Amino acid sequence: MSAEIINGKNLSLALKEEMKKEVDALKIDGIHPQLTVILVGDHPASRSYVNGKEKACGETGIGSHIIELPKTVSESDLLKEIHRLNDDANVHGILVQLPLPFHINEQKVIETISPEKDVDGFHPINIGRMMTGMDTYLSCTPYGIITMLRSKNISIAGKHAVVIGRSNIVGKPVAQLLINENATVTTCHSKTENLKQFTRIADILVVAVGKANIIDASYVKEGATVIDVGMNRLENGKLTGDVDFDSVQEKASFITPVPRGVGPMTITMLLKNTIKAARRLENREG
Ligand SMILES: Nc1nc(=O)c2c([nH]1)NC[C@@H]1CN(c3ccc(C(=O)N[C@@H](CCC(=O)O)C(=O)O)cc3)C=[N+]21
Repeated sequence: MSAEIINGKNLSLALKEEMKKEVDALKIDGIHPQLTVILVGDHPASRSYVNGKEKACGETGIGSHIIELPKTVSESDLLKEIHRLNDDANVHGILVQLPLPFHINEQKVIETISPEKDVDGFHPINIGRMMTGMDTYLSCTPYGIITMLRSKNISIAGKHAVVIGRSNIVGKPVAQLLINENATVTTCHSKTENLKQFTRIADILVVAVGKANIIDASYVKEGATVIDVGMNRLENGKLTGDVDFDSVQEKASFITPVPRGVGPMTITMLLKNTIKAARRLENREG
């Protein structure tokens, strides 16, 4: 058997086409969705992700603005900039690209962004809203993963989902969203003993570890759905995931590739959240 590939790039193209129409309709009503991204320093990977976000905004007609600050910027100057954007009625979504330099407290930065403009879904208020099943901005990577599963009608309710990774931006929120979808969820992490005993019984396996190719077919149940959140840059410059694609593809029913898997979906869900923010802030949500 060879697994069906869930191509996040193609799914993103389809979703962006729909969003473009939505944005055009909003513009007729005088609403111009606008995302502002703050980039601190000039780390090449961060810059390339930010460029990807800007390009995607352009494709859907969403306005985007990048504010570049030097890596030496003080925490208080960064917080001031965020307050200014919180108060700017033309800005609907604010994203501060992570990671930040060590002298800046990331949690403080996240908590300074108005929850109403927090299109990353990282603010504790929005995390709490997600945990209680309220309407909110869902974190983009977890939201993208659920959207990929839905696009293939993969059943989640009643299934055993195993998440490897417990970060605040991927592992924990994806586990919560899967619970919201009525899955039975196990979260594994670097301290988990005998990882395989869990992964081998997973109907849905989400891998967010950050080590190239560590999950091979021996970790995977026959017919499982495998979602690879890894983004590992190899020495030859190629991007690869946490999953050994070739061996796992032989055993799984569905698999996401890297690149062209979860990554593009993360950006696409950011656009969705920005449109939602524009509607909300302009009071046009039903
Ligand atoms: N506040 C904040 N929000 C984020 O959402 C955020 C962040 N900080 N910091 C960094 C991570 C990483 N991230 C990615 C988005 C798209 C791709 C993506 O499109 N990847 C392409 C390949 C890109 C390439 O070749 O470099 C793919 O997988 O096909 C990857 C990674 C968002 N992040």
